[in-house]
Formats: sequence, C-alpha cells, structure tokens
Amino acid sequence: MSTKQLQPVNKALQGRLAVPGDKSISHRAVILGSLASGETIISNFLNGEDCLTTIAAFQAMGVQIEYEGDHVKIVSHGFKRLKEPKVPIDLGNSGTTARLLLGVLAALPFHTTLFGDQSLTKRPMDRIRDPLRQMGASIDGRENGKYLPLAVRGGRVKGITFKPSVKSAQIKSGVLLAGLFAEGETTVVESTKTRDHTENMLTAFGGSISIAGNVVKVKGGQALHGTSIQVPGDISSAAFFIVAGLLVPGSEVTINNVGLNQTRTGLLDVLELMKVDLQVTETNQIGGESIGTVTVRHSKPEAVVIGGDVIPRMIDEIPIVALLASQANGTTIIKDAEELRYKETDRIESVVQTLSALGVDITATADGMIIKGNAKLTGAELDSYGDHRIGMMIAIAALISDAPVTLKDAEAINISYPNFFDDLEQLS
Ligand SMILES: O=C(O)C1=C[C@@H](OP(=O)(O)O)[C@@H](O)[C@H](O)C1
Ligand SMILES: C=C(OP(=O)(O)O)C(=O)O
Repeated sequence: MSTKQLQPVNKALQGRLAVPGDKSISHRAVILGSLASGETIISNFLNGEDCLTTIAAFQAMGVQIEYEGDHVKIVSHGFKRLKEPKVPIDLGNSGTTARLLLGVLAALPFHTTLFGDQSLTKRPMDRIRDPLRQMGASIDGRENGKYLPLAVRGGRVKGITFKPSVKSAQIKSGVLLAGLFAEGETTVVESTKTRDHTENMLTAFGGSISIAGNVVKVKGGQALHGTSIQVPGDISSAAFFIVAGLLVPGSEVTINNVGLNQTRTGLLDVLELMKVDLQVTETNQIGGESIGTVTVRHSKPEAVVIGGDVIPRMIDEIPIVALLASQANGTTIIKDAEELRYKETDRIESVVQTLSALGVDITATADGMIIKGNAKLTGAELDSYGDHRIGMMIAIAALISDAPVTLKDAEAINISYPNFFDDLEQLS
C-alpha cells in the first residue's frame, strides 16, 4: 500500500484542465457496446480500475475488447452470442459494475459467479436482486443473495413495473438492461430522477426507450448495433479541483469538456447557494449529454442546508462538499443522504472521522452530517480506507492545512482517477 506525504501549497492554483472521462458513462459504453452487434469505438474512456473491471467482465463472456489509453474498441456478435464465463468474475471495488452486470446476467441463459473486494462484499445487492428475481432470474448467495459472492442463472425474464425504494441509477439501469432482453415491457418509476446516462446512450446504439418525467419504459427483445461514443469529462472528478480552486487563496481554475447533465450537476446548484465565484458555460451536446466549462475563483462560501432531491444529483460529491463546508461562514447541514452509508466506505463515518482528525468540528447524523465552518486544518496521518473519494478529499484538504498530511493507501484513487496527482501538480 502506498503512502503519500502531502504538503500545504504556498501559492495559488492556476490553469485549465480537462478531467478524465466520466466513470458512469464509460461503464455504460462498455456494457452497451458488448451487448450490441458490430464495432463500438469509445473515446475519452476512463481507464480507472472500476471501468477496467467492466471490460474484463465482458471479455470473460467472449467479447473482443481492446484498449489503449482512453481509446477502446469493442467487437461483439451481440447479446445472444455472449458465452458462459469459465471462471468466477471479479468485480473488484465497483458497485456500478455489480448492479448493472447483474441486470445483463439476469437475461442470459447461463450460470455466472460474481465476487468483489472486501468493500464491495459488504455492499447491499438485495436492492437489485429483488426486481431481477421478480423478472425471473435466479440469484443466490450469502444471506439469501444480499451480498457477494453471488451465483446467477439467468434466462427467460419477463418485463415488470418497478418502483425502487432507493434512489439509485445503478438499480434503474440494472432493471432496464434486463428489460431490453425480457418478454414484454419493463417500466421503472422513480420518486426522484437519478442519473440518466443509460437512457441517453441507448438510442445511440439503436435501442428504443420512452421517458416521461420519472417514468422510463423499454420494450424487450431489442437488438442493439455498435456505434461511436465520446465520453465527457467526469464532473465527479472535476469536483475535487473545483473545490481546490475555491479553497486555495488567489486561485482561478477552469475545467474544460466536463459533463453537465442535469442529473449530475447538484454540486453546481449547491455552489451557487453557497455564493462562491463560479461560472458555468454549456458548450455542446454529444449523445444526449451536455458538455461545457466550469471556472471557479477563490472565494468564501456561505453555509447552507443540503438535502432532498439534490442529493442523488451530487451523491459522490458529498465528501468534497463537506470539506468545502468546513471553510464556510456558518454551519452546514447535509441531510437525506443515508445512501452514503452504502458506498465504498460508510461515507458519513469516513468523512466525519477524516475531517475531525484534521481539526474540523463535524458531527455524524443518521442521514448526513453537521459541519461547523471556518475550521483551521491541522496536519494529520490519514487513511483513504480504500475509498478513492476519501483519498482525493484528503489530498485537497492537505493543500490548505497548516502542516503536512500523510495519506495511507493513496492508490485507492486509481479506482476513478489514475492521473489525479499529475493533474493536481499541473494546477499547482
Ligand atoms: O449509476 C452509476 O453509474 C452510479 C450511481 C450512483 O450509485 P447509486 O446508484 O448506488 O446511487 C453513484 O454513487 C455511483 O458512483 C455511480
Ligand atoms: C460510489 C461510487 O462508485 P460505485 O458505486 O460504482 O462503486 C463512486 O464512484 O463514488
């Protein structure tokens, strides 16, 4: 495990940066490209560990996938020609791979065993197990298939109408993927709209989907065709440099080519409420995804209450927003975010422990946290706990702390942002 010594910065962050491709969109491009017949080319693919896990899963089912840097070429004979994997599939640390792949496997007439790392093995799979069982798939494992490792035998599935009790794009997407190959129609009715990348991308592959507000329907028996997908920059990765630019005195940071899909931009809405110096420009649309530029200048945030429907639109950004809140005027409350407890770590506990160790007055609640602003950050010896977003939050906190910070298990950051420290260096 690698340990990094992080020094406070003594000058402003300046410059423009294009962050790597969006993780959610990269996963979906590999999945749909593998289910489609013909050739799919993905550019600006995120070659972080989670997305490589998705590639390996489909290679294990006989799909030809080659990648170099951020360029991926998939040649597939389509869904019907996927083969039973000869060995168990390792899902590593990736919740998205687990839930979406389970949807695909539900409709495939063979047996698969799935397992993951220590963190993924603790994350709940019953949320996807239940609708897929209702569609007709056989899923079993520890605690009646609530946790990995899981054994799946898919095959003839039929369409259902499903109203998820958790606000999760992974569950919506898993059910829709099974629905594409089911008998009849599958409908997902969400209480709050979650990220809609699966829906947006499906049409590019020649699939058909109907979307009316929070109700999404797909017909079964669809045939998809290979295409080209250009992945926008990941706003969840950009979030770390956006906050860094706001926190380090004198800074001005611009992120180019970043995805601005409205189901993902809760962070930008919250930053406006915090009254920081932020400029967002939408430049174009590719494959139903809007793309643009975000510029921030160092400025003092105002404390806010963050909760309700904005939470799913910024769920992965909450750790870095908590750090920003520690420097705000006043006390910030984050609520309605119990889902944080089911991520790579319990992100309510890991954020609270980490920021407390740095000197922040922060308290965990059942569904969020209460963060006192104007904190003076001290040096500390900290651990990412194997959670990439906690690792990156620590690296940004170190920029403004009084003394050096030691980060243990820094390589966890490779899950979603292998070049994170190079990009940080470029700005500083
Ligand atoms: O669908 C996706 O790509 C994702 C959905 C979110 O998870 P949930 O669906 O569990 O909320 C998010 O936290 C994860 O990083 C990626
Ligand atoms: C929660 C995350 O990912 P996943 O659920 O795919 O592991 C994340 O990237 O913050």
